[in-house]
Amino acid sequence: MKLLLTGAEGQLGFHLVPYLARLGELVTTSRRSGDRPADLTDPAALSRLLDAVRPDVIVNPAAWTAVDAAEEQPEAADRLNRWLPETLADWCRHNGALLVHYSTDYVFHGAPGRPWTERDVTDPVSVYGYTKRAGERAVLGSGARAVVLRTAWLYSACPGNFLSAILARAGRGEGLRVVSDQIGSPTWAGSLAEMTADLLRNDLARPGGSILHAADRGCMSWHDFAGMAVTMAAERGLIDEAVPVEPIDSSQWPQKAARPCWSVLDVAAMEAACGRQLPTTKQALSACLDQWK
Ligand SMILES: NC(=O)C1=CN([C@@H]2O[C@H](COP(=O)(O)OP(=O)(O)OC[C@H]3O[C@@H](n4cnc5c(N)ncnc54)[C@H](OP(=O)(O)O)[C@@H]3O)[C@@H](O)[C@H]2O)C=CC1
Ligand SMILES: Cc1cn([C@H]2C[C@H](O)[C@@H](COP(=O)(O)OP(=O)(O)O[C@H]3O[C@@H](C)C(=O)[C@@H](O)[C@H]3O)O2)c(=O)[nH]c1=O
Repeated sequence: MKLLLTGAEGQLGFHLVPYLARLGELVTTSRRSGDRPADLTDPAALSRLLDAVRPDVIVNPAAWTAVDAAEEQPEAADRLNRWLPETLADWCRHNGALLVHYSTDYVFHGAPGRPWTERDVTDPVSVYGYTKRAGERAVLGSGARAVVLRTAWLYSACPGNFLSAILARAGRGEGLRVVSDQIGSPTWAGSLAEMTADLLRNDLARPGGSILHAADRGCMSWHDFAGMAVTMAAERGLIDEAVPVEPIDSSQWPQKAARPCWSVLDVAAMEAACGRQLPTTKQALSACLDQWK
């Protein structure tokens, strides 16, 4: 089996590499690195890449993930988050290949009083959320053999995510102020990579496409998550001491894009598909911190 991994230098891509390499012949691509560097928003470059590699499986974590910047560059976000998966799905349909694509909890908003299931109606409140929903719809409507994994609040030991940002500040001894009115499902990129490999091993992608919520088992605010991370990092000696973490409202942390107030994902279908219980936030965070340098 030949697998093509996009976004191989991103936080999820980085964690996917060892899992996918065990499943077959892996070809990686990123903008400026990987086995075959390419700008995936360039139709000619994308077409050359696909025709040269001719993968059996495309795993596509490449995306526009800058939530605030998407408000000012909606066309660029749309190109990566809608046009790219639409084009990959089209290629997969014509060539009998399988597409694994990733989406986000930011397609939801509101508070239904329970975790969101795959059947719930989406209602994004940001350009990023709209473009990711458009990508989901394009993949699921393409007729390709495809699976969309909706994940949430990804973190890892790679730089550039919420966890790395708050631990860097805590490491300098700075107290933290973190929003407590947005509730979601923090997910370690390593957990999601393992779920992806489980699905591929079990050959679970159906013709016509399916969607699964793929997150660690958790339901907490960014403030709760920051508190847990600071405590566990201090216990391991990764930072000198557990700095105070002050809860604040979203209005006290102004940002260009709105964030959902409740985006907890129900992972029962994913647990059934993987045939195992998924890790809790605490277990996954512990595994992530074990890899912290
Ligand atoms: N981060 C999060 O909290 C969450 C992410 N998701 C989804 O999960 C998936 C993976 O996210 P994550 O790993 O965090 O994302 P990252 O931002 O870490 O990685 C995105 C990747 O996309 C690549 N990329 C961006 N533009 C281009 C381009 N023009 N051509 C080629 N490659 C490009 C980047 O390559 P380069 O390194 O070369 O710039 C990078 O490797 C995405 O679909 C995201 O929407 C869902 C929920 C939460
Ligand atoms: C770093 C930091 C953030 N915050 C707030 C800002 C925001 O409302 C919330 C989350 O922080 P960020 O803006 O860093 O995270 P954000 O970019 O909103 O993260 C999102 O990224 C995209 C790609 C997704 O798909 C989502 O699932 C989600 O993970 O926490 C604080 O209150 N204090 C802090 O010190």
